[in-house]
Amino acid sequence: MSNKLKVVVTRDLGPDVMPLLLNNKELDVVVWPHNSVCDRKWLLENAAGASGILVMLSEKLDAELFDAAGPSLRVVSTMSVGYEHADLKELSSRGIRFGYTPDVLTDAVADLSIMLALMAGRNTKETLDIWPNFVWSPYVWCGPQLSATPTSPKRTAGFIGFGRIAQATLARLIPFGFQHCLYTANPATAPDHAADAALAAKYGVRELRRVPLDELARESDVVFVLAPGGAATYHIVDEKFLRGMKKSAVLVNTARGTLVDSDALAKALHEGWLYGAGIDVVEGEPKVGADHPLVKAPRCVVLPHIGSATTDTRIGMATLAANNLLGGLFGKEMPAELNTSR
Ligand SMILES: O=CC(=O)O
Repeated sequence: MSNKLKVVVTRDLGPDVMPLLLNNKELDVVVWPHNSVCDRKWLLENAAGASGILVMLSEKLDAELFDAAGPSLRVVSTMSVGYEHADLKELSSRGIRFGYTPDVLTDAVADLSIMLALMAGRNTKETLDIWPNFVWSPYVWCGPQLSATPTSPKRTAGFIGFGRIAQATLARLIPFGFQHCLYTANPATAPDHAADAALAAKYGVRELRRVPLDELARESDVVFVLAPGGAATYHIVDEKFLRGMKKSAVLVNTARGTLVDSDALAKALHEGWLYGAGIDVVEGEPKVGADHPLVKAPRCVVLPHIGSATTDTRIGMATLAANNLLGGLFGKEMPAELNTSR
């Protein structure tokens, strides 16, 4: 029997990253051989006897998988910053270390959040396909302007969740004239006014405040959904929230589809409760067909979860995921280990 440590990887991580694993003589690396979501049955069969598993967001990390791997399993590494697909209690109780990929994707997702805010307000969905049958007229396809204007100088950004990506998005909004920032945070944590004042000074905005959800809906010109998924945030953007938004506002979701009630948002866009939406994540993805209510909704730009999809960022995420796996396998520091016992 081989002394090598078996690791299972659910996607080929490409020529920049796979050598980190494949060239390691102490490892026996098994890779899902297709460019598609890893088949669950294949994963359960191949996990048997594995010391490490490297997965994507699409793989459920639960007791069934850990049982299939058996007591050899030391580390699970996900190539994602989100970890809703992982049962943290199971990982913790079994002493399995867990790595994820924060920070490396912050800028890419913040960039895309701004892109979607612009696209949603500027009728991109409707105008992209219209050429050459386009008849210009002074007020056709006019939407709200993201940047401040002489008639609308006060721009307020609302953030549902105010972590790394939200703050990087705020930094990008400052040159657009945003001087007011409202955010909501996990109700289990107490407001920290001193921290808010420090952040307001850091970003150079006049106002930065934690507010209740209804105030955020009412006051924001653009709302960015950037909180983690899971039960606590499920459909946090619901009919009530959407009815409370400004008619000229846009909603951007680059976090998780489960935070937004898709049917309510489609209804809101059809009935004009808000102006537009830019959506990178949809509940139920990747099974989102052309008939999905948001794909059919007016002024709704829907992207297939490409927030972190720049070459540099994806290589950064894959490298971090591979290094997390190696750290956990050999009992060393993992560059980004999540404390699963919190
Ligand atoms: O959604 C992307 C991620 O969690 O990395």
